[in-house]
Amino acid sequence: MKILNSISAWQKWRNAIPPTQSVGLVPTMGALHAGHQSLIRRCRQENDICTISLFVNPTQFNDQEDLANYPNTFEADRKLCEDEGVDAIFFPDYNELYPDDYRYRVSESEVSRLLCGAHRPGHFDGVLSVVMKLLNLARPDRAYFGEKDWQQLQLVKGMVEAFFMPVTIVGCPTVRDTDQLALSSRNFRLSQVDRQKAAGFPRILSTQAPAEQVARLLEADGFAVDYVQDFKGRRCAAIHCGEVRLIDNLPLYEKGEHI
Ligand SMILES: Nc1ncnc2c1ncn2[C@@H]1O[C@H](COP(=O)(O)OP(=O)(O)OP(=O)(O)O)[C@@H](O)[C@H]1O
Ligand SMILES: CC(C)(CO)[C@@H](O)C(=O)[O-]
Ligand code: BAL
Repeated sequence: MKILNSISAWQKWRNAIPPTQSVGLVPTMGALHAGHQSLIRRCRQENDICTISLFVNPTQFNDQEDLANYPNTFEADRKLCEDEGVDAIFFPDYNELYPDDYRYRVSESEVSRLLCGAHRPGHFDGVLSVVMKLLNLARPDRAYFGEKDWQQLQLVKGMVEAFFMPVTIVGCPTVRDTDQLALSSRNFRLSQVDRQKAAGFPRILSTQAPAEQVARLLEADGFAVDYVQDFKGRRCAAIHCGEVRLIDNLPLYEKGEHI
């Protein structure tokens, strides 16, 4: 497995792959868990070459404390990738990936302003900009994203369509813990007490009731609610559990009931 931490090393490696070989990319911010592992496995199955990027992208963090506290587990990440048969890890640094210091950016003017976008100004400009860069550098046939970040998945699909980018975006189901909490790198930051309490989030979110009522139920359980909203066939929500912001979404029936 190659670990490539400069763009020139990455491009040299990428250019040596013959066009007959299909390439998959799993973009991540590291601190890998079984959710990422499921994306890697799908990528491994569907492509000749499986690549992953590990980059904590500062431009998508509206909250500097959140960025400073983002977990960094490079050694464990490297081992997980090796065990899963990843061919190459792309591990760039900010100055190389942003030679323009973010003067140029990708912006979406509707969906990016809703839900998480309403609470994290500029977040999706940062996400779309870095995903555009990573796709341009990795030139994958397929790129893999989790449904846990439903709004992100819709926006990335929209960008690829809008800019005629030659890549298929593959959405992968949310992997959950035994108590149904969606796995997330930020879960590592929950205290033991808050981790137990967090199980109430998916449980209450699956209540068959209007979104406003579900928001009130979450508040009654002690969560600070950013939003609970139905969007593109999903019930989406973001809450704060102690210091940690958590997101989740579930499919809706047409009548607004959960499957
Ligand atoms: N539980 C999960 N199931 C499926 N995919 C996931 C899961 N968690 C994250 N992913 C996907 O992995 C990719 C990389 O996500 P990222 O590195 O931000 O991890 P994360 O766990 O979502 O971290 P965060 O705490 O920042 O939300 C994204 O496409 C994301 O949707
Ligand atoms: C897609 C992504 C890697 C871009 O930084 C990030 O938003 C994530 O990990 O979901
Ligand atoms: N997985 C979403 C990345 C973020 O919260 O910034």
